[in-house]
Amino acid sequence: MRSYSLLASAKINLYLEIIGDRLDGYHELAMVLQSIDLVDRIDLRAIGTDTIRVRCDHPQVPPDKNNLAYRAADLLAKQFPDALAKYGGVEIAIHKQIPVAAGLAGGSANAAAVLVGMDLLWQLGLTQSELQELGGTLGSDVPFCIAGGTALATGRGDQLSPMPDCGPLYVVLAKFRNLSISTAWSYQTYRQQFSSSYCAPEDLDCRRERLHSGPMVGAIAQKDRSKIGQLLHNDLEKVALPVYPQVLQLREAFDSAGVLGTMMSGSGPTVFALAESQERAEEVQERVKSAIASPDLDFWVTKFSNTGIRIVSDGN
Ligand SMILES: C[C@@](CO)(OP(=O)(O)O)[C@H](O)COP(=O)(O)OP(=O)(O)OC[C@H]1O[C@@H](n2ccc(N)nc2=O)[C@H](O)[C@@H]1O
Ligand SMILES: Nc1ncnc2c1ncn2[C@@H]1O[C@H](COP(=O)(O)OP(=O)(O)O)[C@@H](O)[C@H]1O
Repeated sequence: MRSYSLLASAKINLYLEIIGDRLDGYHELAMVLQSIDLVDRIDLRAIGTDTIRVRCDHPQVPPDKNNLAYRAADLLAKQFPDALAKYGGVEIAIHKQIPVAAGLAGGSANAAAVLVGMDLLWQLGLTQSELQELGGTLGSDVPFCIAGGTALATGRGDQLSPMPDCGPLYVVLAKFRNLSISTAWSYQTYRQQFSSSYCAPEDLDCRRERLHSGPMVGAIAQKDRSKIGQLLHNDLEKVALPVYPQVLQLREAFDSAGVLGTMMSGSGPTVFALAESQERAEEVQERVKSAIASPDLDFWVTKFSNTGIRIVSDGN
C-alpha cells in the first residue's frame, strides 16, 4: 500500500485590510500572509475500499465529512473517479499541533496537504496552480497554504502574488486555551459595523485609493524587520478587541514586552509578536507569561517559514 507523510504549515497575517463587498458575498481583501514553522503532520495511506476515513488526535476537530481534510479528499474523488477506482480510497491521520479555530488556518493547511499528498498518491500530475484552483473551492486560505512562504493575497484571499523571503524572523504566539473565534462571525460583525465605508464591487477607483498595503510590501522587499513590525495591521481587530478582553490583554502585554510588533492573526484569537532572535522571542514569552499568569494561556515560539507543505516521507 502506498503512503505519504506531509507537514502542513500554519500562517499568520502580517497585514489584513478589508476593502469592501464582493459580488459572491465574500469580502474583498488585501493581505500579506506568512507561513510559520508550526505544523500539523498528515499521514495519507491508500486503502483497498473506495472510502475516505479521517482520524485526528484533537477533540475539537470533526473526524467526519465536516473535516476540511475529508472535503479535500472527497473533492478529488469526485473530480477523478477513475483514480479512485484504480487506487482505492484513502485514510487520513491528522496529528494536530496548530491550535484549532485560532486564526492560523489549521484546517486550510490540512486540506492543502491532502490535495498535495493525494496528487502524489493517485499520480494525478496536477500543477500547483491546478491544486490551488481546487483548493480555493474549499476555503479562501487553502491556495496560500499550498504555496506557503510570503505572499500578497487579494480577491477573497485566494489571488496570490509571491513575495520575497523577508529573512529570519521569530514569532511568539499566545492563545487562551478555551477561546476560539469563528471566522464567519468576524466578517459578519465587521460588515454590520463598517459596511457604510465599503467600496462597491464595481468602484475600482475606490478600491485603488483604499489600499494601504504598499508600505508593508516595501518593508518586506527591503527585509526591514523593524518596519515590518511597525506596519503590522489587521482590520478584524476592530471587531475582536472590544468583544474579547483576553485578546486585548495579550496585545497590551506583548506591546509592553518590547517586541518588533504585535497583532492578532486573521480572525483571532491568537496574538503573535515578532522578535529578531529565538532568544529574544523566548524572553518575550517569559515576560508575557508572568505578566498574565494564567494557567489557560498557551504559547508557541517559532519562526517564519518559506514552505507551505513539506513531504517528509514516502513510504511506498
Ligand atoms: C480571516 C482569514 C485571514 O487569513 O483567516 P482565518 O482567521 O480564518 O485563519 C481568512 O480570510 C479566512 O479564510 P478561510 O478560513 O479559508 O475562510 P472561508 O472558509 O473561505 O470563509 C469563512 C467565512 O468567512 C467569510 N469570508 C471569508 C473570506 C473573505 N474574503 N470574506 C469573507 O467574508 C465567508 O463569508 C465565510 O462565512
Ligand atoms: N482539519 C481540520 N483542522 C482544524 N479544524 C477543522 C478541520 N476540519 C474542520 N475544522 C473546523 O474548522 C473550524 C476552523 O478551524 P481552523 O481552520 O483551525 O481555524 P481558522 O479558520 O481560525 O484558521 C473549526 O471549528 C474546526 O472544527
